[in-house]
Amino acid sequence: MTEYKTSENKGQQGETLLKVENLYKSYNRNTLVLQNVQMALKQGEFVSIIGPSGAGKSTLLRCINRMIDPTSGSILFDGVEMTTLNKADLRSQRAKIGMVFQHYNLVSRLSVFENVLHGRFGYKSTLQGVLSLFTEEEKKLALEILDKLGMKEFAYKRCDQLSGGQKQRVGIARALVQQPKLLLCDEPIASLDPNSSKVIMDHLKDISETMGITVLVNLHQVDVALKYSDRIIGLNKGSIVYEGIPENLSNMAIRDIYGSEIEDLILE
Ligand SMILES: Nc1ncnc2c1ncn2[C@@H]1O[C@H](COP(=O)(O)OP(=O)(O)OP(=O)(O)O)[C@@H](O)[C@H]1O
Repeated sequence: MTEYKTSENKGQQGETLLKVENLYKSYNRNTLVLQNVQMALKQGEFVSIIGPSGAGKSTLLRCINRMIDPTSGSILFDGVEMTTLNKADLRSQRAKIGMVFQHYNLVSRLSVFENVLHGRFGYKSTLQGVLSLFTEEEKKLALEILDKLGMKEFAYKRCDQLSGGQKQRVGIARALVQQPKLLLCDEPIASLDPNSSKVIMDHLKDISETMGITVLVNLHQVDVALKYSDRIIGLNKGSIVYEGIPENLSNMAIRDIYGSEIEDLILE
């Protein structure tokens, strides 16, 4: 495992947490889904990735925690090169990266509380995991996080009795109980109505601002990216074609990002 961290550059607000360089991904030999992606995220930053369907947004997010293996390139996260980690080191490094999914990925028949505690699995031995052995501190942490997200009163409800917005708050709580440094959110509001979407985006913004956790969100909605992001990254056919603050995202830049799909965007 390659270690780059020093005592000086770790744990300080605003330091680089993630650095992606020369990242390429192809699922088959003919097509490159990501091409020469370069990006860096600071601690506590809120960054959105926008782009048309098929641009490679999900692939990029999933390469960062190696749910998908990149074809080549470097992903330096919290001082550690992710691309060359063995299974055990990858597991402990992944514990520091929470993931939030469009379809929540909860176990429907289990309670909210149990689903949230599943976020601790990355810190457990297989046996502890199988037996669902959680400490009192872990249970307290889970309840505190549910409280922060306005979900404490639902702790003992089964997840299949919740609305979409409530399920997504459970998904966020499960990611937060990992005590992550980075949250990867793959279309977290794509299945939600506007009111629930606002609740979720407000929570994600609050998490970056008050907990200092870096948040990287894939979004379809440009207006949402403009409202919440410190920085926006625009992806088109696997390449970054825009990177900058929301104020600088011109109509021309939006055309570069969405290309021939611009009409769909305006109609939305
Ligand atoms: N497992 C896979 N095997 C082969 N091709 C894949 C696989 N996953 C994604 N792709 C292809 O990679 C390209 C990028 O897909 P990806 O899901 O990363 O894009 P996206 O920008 O997230 O799209 P969307 O907004 O529709 O979710 C698409 O052409 C897709 O068909």
